[in-house]
Amino acid sequence: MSAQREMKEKNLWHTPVTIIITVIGVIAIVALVTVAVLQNKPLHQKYKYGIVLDAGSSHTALYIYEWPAEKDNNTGRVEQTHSCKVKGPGISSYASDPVKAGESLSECMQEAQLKVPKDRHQETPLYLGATAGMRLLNIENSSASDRVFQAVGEALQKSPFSFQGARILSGQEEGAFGWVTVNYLDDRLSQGLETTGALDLGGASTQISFISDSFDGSESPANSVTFRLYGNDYNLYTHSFLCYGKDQVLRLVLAHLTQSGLGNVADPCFHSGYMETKNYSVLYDSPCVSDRKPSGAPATFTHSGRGDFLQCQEMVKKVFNFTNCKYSQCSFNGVFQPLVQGPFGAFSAYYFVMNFLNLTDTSIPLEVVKEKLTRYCATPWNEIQQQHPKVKVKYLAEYCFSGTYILTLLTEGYNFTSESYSDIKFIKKIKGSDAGWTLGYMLNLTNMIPAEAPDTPLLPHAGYVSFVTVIALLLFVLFIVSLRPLWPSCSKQPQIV
Ligand SMILES: Nc1ccn([C@@H]2O[C@H](COP(=O)(O)OP(=O)(O)OP(=O)(O)O)[C@@H](O)[C@H]2O)c(=O)n1
Ligand SMILES: [Ca+2]
Repeated sequence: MSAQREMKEKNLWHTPVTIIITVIGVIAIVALVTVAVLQNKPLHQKYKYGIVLDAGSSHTALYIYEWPAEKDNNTGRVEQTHSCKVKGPGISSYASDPVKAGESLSECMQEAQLKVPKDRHQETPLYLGATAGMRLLNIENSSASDRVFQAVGEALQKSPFSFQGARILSGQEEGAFGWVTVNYLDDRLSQGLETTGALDLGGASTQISFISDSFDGSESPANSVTFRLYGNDYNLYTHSFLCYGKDQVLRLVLAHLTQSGLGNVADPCFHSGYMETKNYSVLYDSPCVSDRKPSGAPATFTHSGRGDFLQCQEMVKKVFNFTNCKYSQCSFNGVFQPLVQGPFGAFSAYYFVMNFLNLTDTSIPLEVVKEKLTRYCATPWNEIQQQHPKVKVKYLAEYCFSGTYILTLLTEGYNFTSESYSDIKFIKKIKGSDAGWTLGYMLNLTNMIPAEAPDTPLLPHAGYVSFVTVIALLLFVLFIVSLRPLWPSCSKQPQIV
């Protein structure tokens, strides 16, 4: 009898209905988890590209940016994947032969064609932005600057990329986009963190941009740029000083020096033993200094070095005008500037120069930095050349001047103190992308930074899959438990002996 019952119980557990329900249950759970995994898996990554040409006063550089295709207009990272330095000078130097300006870009454009996958060429936007060199040419000779743009535009139109135009950036744009780049690369914008100020030193202009608690734009609207990025409002202070890039300031200093000693210039910003014959007309061939050309000057002058940091600093100070500030506070030349605030990233020539001089460590007290520079400037020119046989002589000759200018600009010009100097970081790249205005410019033109914070999924993909799996397993266990009445041990009747 009991054997018969056991048989029946076993049969109950093994009834076709129970087996079918169990199998369907298992299949359903496996299907649910599989769909959860596959449906929400990030799609196979496809990339989009953007190209920006930075037509600076001293040279042109091409940058290629890349970002995951399904993440544009999102917080998806845009990264620089390639850069190419155009051989030769900046496009403004081709004023007398504009076609050459276009031709000079061809090598880097060829390189870009190899770096961007062919099937993406047509949809890849290509921008050219020109800065202070073209601003100066435009002031000096606007039709010559138009001809340069015409030639450059024609050359770029021939590329397989989607050419979006070549134009001069305003100083305000140059400053603001440099700030956007630095803060975007540091994830400060998407996370609403405290921002970093941006210091950019070029050959012909220099920019300073930062957020100040005491600046709302009302005192000097011309220095104010407002943004709404990822749901946060920013009121940025920015200023670009045309003619205060390091090449133009060198002209300004030399112009001062040549006022007194015609024919012979003993320059404290160059090493002793340095001696070059230079052309007056070349020195004064810039709107930054052209009004200062001494009358009756000979064709050439001898530029010789004296290697004296303190005297060099005295000369450099002369290029700043500290009188006539009509605001509550100014940097120089009557330009409003609130007190510098927060961390700063200093890039372009700030980095080239301070890196060469081994002075990028801003935890070194400012006084010690000045002592080191004093010793460097006092080193004779032949020793400097022996120590750096591979460095371009033009760059090498100017590092004493450039270092002195940088320290003077920061402390006397922008009012960085011995304490706030350590808030500056001399940087070239952030996470593999060059610091500069180009990335910010492209992000803006491609609407890649949303004004509002994008909706983010409640759970990341891995969290979502784990959640579905756990719930599915729980349901499965519940289902098995619900079949308990059919379990052999539970369905056993009490034995009547
Ligand atoms: N290894 C290097 C490379 C460049 N430079 C100097 O750095 C300056 C150029 O800086 P850059 O930021 O490239 O200027 P541009 O963009 O060309 O100029 P601007 O922004 O004013 O248009 C030039 O004076 C150049 O001599 C340097 O001292 N050492
Ligand atoms: Ca520049």
